[in-house]
Amino acid sequence: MADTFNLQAIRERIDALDTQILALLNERAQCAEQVAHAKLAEDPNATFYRPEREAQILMRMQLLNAGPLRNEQVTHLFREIIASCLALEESMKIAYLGPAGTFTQEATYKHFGMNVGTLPVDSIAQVFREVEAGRVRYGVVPVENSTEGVIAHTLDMFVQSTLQVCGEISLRIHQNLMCVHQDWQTVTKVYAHAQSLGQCRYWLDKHLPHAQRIPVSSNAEAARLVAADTDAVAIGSRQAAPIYGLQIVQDSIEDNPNNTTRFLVIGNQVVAPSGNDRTSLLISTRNQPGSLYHLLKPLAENGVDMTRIESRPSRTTNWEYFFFLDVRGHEQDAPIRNALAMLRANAAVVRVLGSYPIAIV
Ligand SMILES: O=C(O)C(=O)C[C@]1(C(=O)O)C=C[C@@H](O)C=C1
Repeated sequence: MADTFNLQAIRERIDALDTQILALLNERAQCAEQVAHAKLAEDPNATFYRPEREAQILMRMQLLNAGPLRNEQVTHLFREIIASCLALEESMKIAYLGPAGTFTQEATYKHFGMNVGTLPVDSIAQVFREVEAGRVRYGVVPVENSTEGVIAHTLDMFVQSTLQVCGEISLRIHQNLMCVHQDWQTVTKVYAHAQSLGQCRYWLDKHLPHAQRIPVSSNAEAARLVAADTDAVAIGSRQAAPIYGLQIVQDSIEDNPNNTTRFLVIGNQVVAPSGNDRTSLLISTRNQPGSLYHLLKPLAENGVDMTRIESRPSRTTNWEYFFFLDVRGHEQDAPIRNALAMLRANAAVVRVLGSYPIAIV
């Protein structure tokens, strides 16, 4: 018992464990190098990043985890380990909706690890273009927020693009109020992206009712403007404050404590089933009575669980719509295969945007 709380003895135990962990990590890294050789032997154009395998590893670790580390911490640690192993197979570069300090950057690092190479670009369209042109293999774009709803621009991009959805990232969004000084109650302007202003609507009504709310292209842009304006505050991610020399004067000001944004990983890759997947579909119906019914009937008849439906105007013909659907399961699962065959008989366009592992938090 005396030994249990002996600092020196515990540290010696930690040193011994670290020695083992280090040896095991390097053994794992050697396995990853072997995996790379095995993949190349099978196919010289093999893809090294395998979202389905990563999801399976993370799910298995969560099931095995007996604590005291929380599942979220275990997942974070293993994501970093996998990312470091993947870096031995291939050096990756990910385009994301920048600039530095956006929530999309945070989502990118959460999913691909803190050391991944990144290319911040200034629009969702540009993320698509960078991946399409092959300048990066993958891109990360926001697609929906639990408070503010869909990011229509991302959905619209899929109408012209042939890129696939390879993965999703779910990020808890904490909004912070930041400025150059502490007197935030007296400012007359609040800069932020429209989504963030919307997510903090009631907080702003209560605490800064007279300040003008000014939507800008990103929260990072808001922080950049506020760095040169003592009469303004910005809303944004914790990471943005030090980048732009601001102080966080209020944290977690989002109205909904479960405020979460979902991001998509886009690329050219068709992802194999992980066992816990989602499939995103783009469907355009013929403009006729009952078209929405014909769209939903095949899903219901095959027991396919639809988790989301969004409609967007087609932009070519008035009152014609594209529907974006998310369903549970993988394109290769029989119920989805059957539903797709029925849909294709009726709809003008049916495209599978991708099947990918459901985000692991
Ligand atoms: O299993 C693989 O295919 C690997 O490349 C190994 C590994 C890992 O470190 O576990 C690395 C990257 C992949 O995205 C998935 C898993």
